[in-house]
Amino acid sequence: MEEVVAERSNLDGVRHILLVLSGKGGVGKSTISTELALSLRHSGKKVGILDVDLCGPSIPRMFKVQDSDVHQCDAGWVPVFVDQEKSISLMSIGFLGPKKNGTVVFQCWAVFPEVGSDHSDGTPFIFAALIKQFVADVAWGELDFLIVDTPPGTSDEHISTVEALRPYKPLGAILVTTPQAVSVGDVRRELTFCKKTGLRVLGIVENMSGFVCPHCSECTNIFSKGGGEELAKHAGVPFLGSVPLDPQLSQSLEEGRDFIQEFPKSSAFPALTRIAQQILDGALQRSS
Ligand SMILES: Nc1ncnc2c1ncn2[C@@H]1O[C@H](COP(=O)(O)OP(=O)(O)OP(=O)(O)O)[C@@H](O)[C@H]1O
Repeated sequence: MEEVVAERSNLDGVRHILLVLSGKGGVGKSTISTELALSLRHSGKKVGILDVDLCGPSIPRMFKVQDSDVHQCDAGWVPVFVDQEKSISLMSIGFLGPKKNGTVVFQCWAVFPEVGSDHSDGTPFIFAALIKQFVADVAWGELDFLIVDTPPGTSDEHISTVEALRPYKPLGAILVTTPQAVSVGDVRRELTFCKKTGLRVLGIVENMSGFVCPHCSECTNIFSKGGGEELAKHAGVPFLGSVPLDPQLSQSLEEGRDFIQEFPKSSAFPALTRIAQQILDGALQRSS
């Protein structure tokens, strides 16, 4: 009798996949992805980040590996490791194109010729094909978590990403917002998107939520406060926490430093580590 061999995939060794989404740009998706990866590493986990922001990939810079090049092995693209222990690995469109003055001048069909150049005007087809290939072609090896940092909005890239990941049963999505109403309104659309695509909402994070004065510890709510928590309550999804505006956090990201290791007394530290703990607990529950 002919033996049936299961199709092997580069994601077979990945235990949990989660997506980080936001309705608006600049609310801190890549920040949350980065700090979540660092917190999970400090809990002894092996983590990968897949940066599918085709237009503005910022993950390489946040780990200060923006000048790294990726190469291919038999199984596909080898991700960039940020440490010798290989506990965090990254793949970003930012690594793939030719670099000019630090920015990526990127033509996707040059990197993935299989996708074809007929749709060079950026039609949905090319994004769908590119993302599918990007998800399938990275040799991640064994990972506890793969964090997928997405572009802002609920565009074709998002649908393509969710569709490409669906066979691997992602754990769910973290939705990031700032406290202002407009950003919270965008998250409402993200909630609808998750419902429509069958993606579980792991919870909402309210980022840039107040500023704690480093001198007197008083909290000023620069962009108001509590919108994310209220929305979570209203939608019946978990609220993962409020991360304050923290100059040490933005500086760490700017310099590619490990905020979780270096700034445990900083105002954003407790919220960021609590978010990671809730994700860990949720993943454990799902595994048991
Ligand atoms: N809590 C915070 N405290 C201080 N600075 C922050 C905080 N969150 C994010 N930032 C800063 O805000 C900027 C935007 O954050 P980030 O790049 O993570 O947003 P994004 O949602 O991923 O953006 P894009 O949609 O462009 O990908 C970054 O410079 C980051 O350092």
